[in-house]
Formats: sequence, structure tokens, C-alpha cells
Amino acid sequence: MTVPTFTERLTARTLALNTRLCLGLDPRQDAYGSHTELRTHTLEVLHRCAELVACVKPQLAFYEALGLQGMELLEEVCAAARALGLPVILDAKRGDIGSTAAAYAQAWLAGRHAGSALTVNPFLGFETLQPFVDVAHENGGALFVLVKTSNPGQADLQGGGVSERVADELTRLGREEGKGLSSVGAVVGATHPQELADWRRRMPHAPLLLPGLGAQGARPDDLAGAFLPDGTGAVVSASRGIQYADGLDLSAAVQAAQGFRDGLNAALERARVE
Ligand SMILES: O=c1ccn([C@@H]2O[C@H](COP(=O)(O)O)[C@@H](O)[C@H]2O)c(=O)[nH]1
Repeated sequence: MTVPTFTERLTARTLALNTRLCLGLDPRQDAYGSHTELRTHTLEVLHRCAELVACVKPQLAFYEALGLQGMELLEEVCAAARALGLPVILDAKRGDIGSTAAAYAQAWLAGRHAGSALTVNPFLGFETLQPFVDVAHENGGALFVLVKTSNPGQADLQGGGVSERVADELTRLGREEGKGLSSVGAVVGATHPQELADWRRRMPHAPLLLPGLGAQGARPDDLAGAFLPDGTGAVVSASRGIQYADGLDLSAAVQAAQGFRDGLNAALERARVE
């Protein structure tokens, strides 16, 4: 029996639960009185929001900042997510010369992280993407390569055709896998709503990860252009806007996730009718 890949599981969960929301889990030390409180709250947000989301995206920086306890919590979050059937995107934005990229790929896309997806920084050149692609293929995982990030300062480097060149390389890599959505995805900020349909067309095989919902100002209403006609092909992530929707209130986190999920679905429905 073949094990479904990250992309297949993401698509299946999107359709089964009718959700295109990605739960960002970025525990911020200054929001809590103790590590126990941080751990309990983070895991509780995950459990309570699980049925509302297509996948989960821990940002490694927040776990690294907590030292060894943080790395233990990251493993706990990943194990809990997998037990809940949630595909995991490790947001680490790794990238280095090829031999080091191979080590990063082994660390985050193989072993106990087999079947996960990893965010990857392409700044060192296209040759450095190959180790990530290879290890993702071997382990049923995926990568999301930075194409157009959500922050305002991205224009300093990503303008002038650079993002387009990365996108075209991802299209080439994705095409090699054949039909349908590939294991080579792209990060495109939800903060660029007017560009989403163009990126979708330019990277027909790439699953898209759209960060920036909520705290960075992106709104569900504006994001329909990122999706394929069947409503798959993209997930939209919110971290602070869910985990800290109203301080540490767990009901508010669930309500926020429901609102984002429903808002995305309503926007898609409107786009279908128009
Ligand atoms: O272009 C990018 C790529 C990644 N991120 C990450 O997503 C979350 C956003 O957090 P919010 O609290 O929802 O703003 C965070 O982990 C970023 O590192 C991004 O924002 N933009």
C-alpha cells in the first residue's frame, strides 16, 4: 500500500473538512507566566482548532527561542498534530550551500519528520533546492519555497523579476512530477491579494502557502484568486490572529479560526458565482 504524500493529505483534508485555513502555532514567551502555561496553551489551541484547519504551521524561531524546552515542545506539537491527522508545515526558511542544504533536509524532512513540509529560502540559488526536493520525494514530504513574502520590505529584493524567476523554477520542478499538485510549493504573502491569481496561473502545479491573514492585515475576502477552480491548491495561515485572538482566551481562538475558515469559503463561493 502506498502512503499518501504531504500534498495528497493536504488536499484530501481540505476537501473532507472544507477548510483552507492553516493554523500557525508561534508561542510567544512574553504572553505567558511560565513555560508550563505556554506549553499547555499552545497544545490546547492545537486540539481545539484541529477540526477547523487543513494543516498546522509551527514557526521554528519561537521554539528555538525557548531553548531545549522549546525543541521538546516542537516535537510534542508535531506529534500531536500527526495524531490528529494534521499535515505539518515546519516554517524554518532553511537554505544554504548544497551539502548543508542536504543536512537541513535530513533534519526536517526525514526520520520523525518524514511526510512534513518545510519552508525553504532560495536565495543561494536553484541548485540548492535540489537536496530538499530529493529528500521530500524520498519521504513523501513537500517544500514551500519563498517566492513573494508577506512583509513590506520584501520589495527591496523580491521585486524586479526575482520572484518571477523563482516561480518559474518551481514550475519546472513541479512539472517533472507529472500531473496535478506537486511536492514543490510556494510561499506567497496573503498581503498581495491583487497578485494572487497571476501567481496561481504562473505556478499551476505548486501548492501555495499564504501567510499574513489577520495580524498582518490580509483579509479572507480578498484571497480567492490563490485557489484552483476546485477550491484546492492553497492554504492561508494565521498565527497571532488565532492563538492570541483575545489574549489567551481559548474560545476566542476557536471563534477566530471559525471566522477565518468561513470567510475563506464564502470568498471562494462568491468567486464561483461571479
Ligand atoms: O512571507 C512570510 C512567510 C512566513 N511568515 C510566517 O508566518 C507567520 C505569520 O504570523 P502572524 O502572526 O499570522 O502574522 C510567522 O510565523 C511568520 O514567520 C510570514 O509572516 N510571511
